[in-house]
Amino acid sequence: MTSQTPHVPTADQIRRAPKVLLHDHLDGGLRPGTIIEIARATGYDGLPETEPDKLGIWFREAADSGSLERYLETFAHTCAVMQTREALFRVAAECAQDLAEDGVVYAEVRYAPEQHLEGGLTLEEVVEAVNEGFREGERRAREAGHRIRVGALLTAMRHAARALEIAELANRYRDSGVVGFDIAGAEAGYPPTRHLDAFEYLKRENNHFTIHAGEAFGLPSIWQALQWCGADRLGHGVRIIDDIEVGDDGEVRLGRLAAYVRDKRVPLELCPTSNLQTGAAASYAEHPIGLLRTLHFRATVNTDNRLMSGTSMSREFEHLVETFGYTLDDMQWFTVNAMKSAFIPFDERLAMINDVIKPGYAELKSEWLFRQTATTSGSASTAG
Ligand SMILES: O=c1[nH]cnc2c1ncn2[C@H]1C[C@H](O)[C@@H](CO)O1
Ligand SMILES: [Zn+2]
Repeated sequence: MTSQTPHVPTADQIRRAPKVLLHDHLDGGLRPGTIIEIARATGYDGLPETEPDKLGIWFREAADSGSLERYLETFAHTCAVMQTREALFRVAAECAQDLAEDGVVYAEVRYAPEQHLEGGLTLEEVVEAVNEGFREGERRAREAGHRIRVGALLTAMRHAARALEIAELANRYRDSGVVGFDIAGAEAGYPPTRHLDAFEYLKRENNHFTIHAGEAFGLPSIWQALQWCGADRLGHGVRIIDDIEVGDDGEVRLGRLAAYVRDKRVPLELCPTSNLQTGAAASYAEHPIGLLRTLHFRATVNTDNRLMSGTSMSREFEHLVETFGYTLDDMQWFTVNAMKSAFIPFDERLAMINDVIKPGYAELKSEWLFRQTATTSGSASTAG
C-alpha cells in the first residue's frame, strides 16, 4: 500500500532535496543586513529603512506592485551598494552560501555588469570580483558541509545599448566562471530583436544565451526571442500559456508557437512568486506552471529575486507542493529538467544528474518510506 502513496515532501525534506536554479539575479538576492552595512560603509544614504527586518519587508512590499516597471525600481537600492570590488565580492560570496544552505547544488546567477560601474570599476573588474566571490562562497559552503557550483550569466539591460559589448565580455570569460548571456529589464517597448547583433555574435561563437521573454509581454516577445534571436532558454516564458487552449471538455490545443516550444524542449525558467508580484499570474493555483507540468513542457522552478520576493528555492517548492500536491518525483522532474537545461557541458550536467540529483532524491524517498513504515507499524501496535 505504501508504495502507491505519493511521497509528499515535508518542508525539511524540500530544503534538503538537491535543487537546481537557472534564474536568479545577483542584485535581487542580497541579505538586507548586508545592504545596510555596505550603505553605511560607502555613504549611500538613499535606503528607505535602516533596520534589516524592516528593509526586507520594504523590498517585498515595494516589489508587490502588479507591474514589472515598478518592481524594477527597487533595484536602484541594491545596485547602489554594489559599486566596489569588496561589495561585489561579498554579495556574490553570500549568494553562493545562501543558495547552498537552501539545498541548491547548481546555480546560474545573473547580473548586469553595466550597472556596477559608478564607483569607477571596469566591466572586467566587475566580472572578476563577482567570480572571486562565487568561488569564495563555494569554498565556505563546502566548509559548512554543502556542495554547490555557481556559474555567472552576464545580463545586458534591454533599454540600454551595450548588449554586443556585454556579449563579448561573456564570451571572453566563458572559460572562467561565466556560462552564458541574458537580456533583462522592462519588456514592453524593448523587444529582443533590438539586440540581434549580440545574439548573432554569440551564435557565431557557439555560446549560450537565455532571454527574458513572455513575462510582462506576450507571445510576440517569445516568438522573437526564439525565432529571430535563437535563445537557448526563455527567462520566464510564462505567457506561452496564451497559445494554449483548454476546452470545456478538458481537451488541450496547442498553437504553433506553444507546440514548437514543447516539441523543441525549450526550457522555461518559471518564477512563480515573482509572477504574482508583477501581475503575470493571479495566484499560485492559477499559475501556468501546473498546466505546463501536466503537458510536459521543459518547465523549471526558479526564484528570480529572492530579496524582492522574500523567497528561496525551498519556498517556491513549498508553494507548489501545497498548491498542486507535488511529490518528490515532481520535484526531481523539475530539478532534472533544470540540470539538463544548464549551460555547462553535457558530461558535467549528466554527472550532476547521476551522481548528485538522483541519489539525493532516492535517499529522501527511502526516508519517506521508512517514516511511513514506522508510522504504520506504530499505529498497528497501538491498535493491537
Ligand atoms: O523578472 C525580471 N524581469 C526583467 N528584468 C528583471 C527581472 N528581475 C530583475 N530584472 C532586472 C533588474 C536587475 O537590475 C537586472 C540585472 O540583474 O535585471
Ligand atoms: Zn529575471
